[in-house]
Amino acid sequence: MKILKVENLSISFGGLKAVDNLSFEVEENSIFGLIGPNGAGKTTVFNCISRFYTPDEGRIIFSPLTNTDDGESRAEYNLLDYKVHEIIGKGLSRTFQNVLLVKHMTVLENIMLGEHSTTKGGILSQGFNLPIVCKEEKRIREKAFEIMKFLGIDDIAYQLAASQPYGVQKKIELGRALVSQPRLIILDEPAAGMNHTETEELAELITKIKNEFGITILLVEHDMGLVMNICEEICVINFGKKIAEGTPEEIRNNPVVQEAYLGKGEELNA
Ligand SMILES: Nc1ncnc2c1ncn2[C@@H]1O[C@H](COP(=O)(O)OP(=O)(O)OP(=O)(O)O)[C@@H](O)[C@H]1O
Repeated sequence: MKILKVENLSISFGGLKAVDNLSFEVEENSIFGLIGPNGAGKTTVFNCISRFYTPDEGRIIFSPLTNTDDGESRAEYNLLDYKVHEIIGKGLSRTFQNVLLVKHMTVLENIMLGEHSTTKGGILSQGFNLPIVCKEEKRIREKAFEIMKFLGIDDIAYQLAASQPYGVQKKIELGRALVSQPRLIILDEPAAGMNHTETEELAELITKIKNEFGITILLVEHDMGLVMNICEEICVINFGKKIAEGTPEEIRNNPVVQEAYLGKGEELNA
């Protein structure tokens, strides 16, 4: 079952076609990698999926399982029909290339922020602290603690996010993406700025998120060791176009992919 279908996506900035008629499909409960040399268009694709950008052409179909009164059913959303703040409520969350935390808030508060955009209480009920808000707040707090425990950062819940080392701040950002209980998480260069040991720990964590929460992962990453190690399927783009798709082994041995990386003076094999 495909949880995400990107169909004939194109977007230009001025005269530059950053993404050019790109299509790929992501299998549910898998780790899918989108790779390509510098400036290939990867972040632009992510920004279209998470609706920071509106593409000129194409469709993005998201088909998550959703909870209903009768159990679970499968929804189908054309993401282009929704605004950026509506996307989380549909079961899709993301992290960013650069850590974006509210530095003067605690670790707990930062993680809880990830769920506040989907809360049920409106502005008036929040202002008056109505019971629905208190109940909702308690639920989010409990969920945040569960996530922090999973990430091994529950012992620093009440410390300021700003005072944490970089690797921990990355985990807090991951926690914020997890707390809304998404079906799909898109991770934009999660290993950027990490050392080898931190990257290995991250690889384990991402695989654990998939296995324990049943969440599908879509990953953009420069660290080829991480990509080849954890992704089941990889799509390679260059100049906004797909140049290859396959398993890590197929991608590693693909001469077109090797040439694209060498042409930009980058390393494919880690
Ligand atoms: N908002 C924008 N306005 C103008 N040009 C943009 C914008 N966003 C991206 N671009 C251009 O589109 C192209 C693709 O950029 P993008 O950041 O998506 O590449 P990338 O594959 O993520 O690169 P990197 O690996 O270096 O992060 C680049 O040439 C970039 O300069």
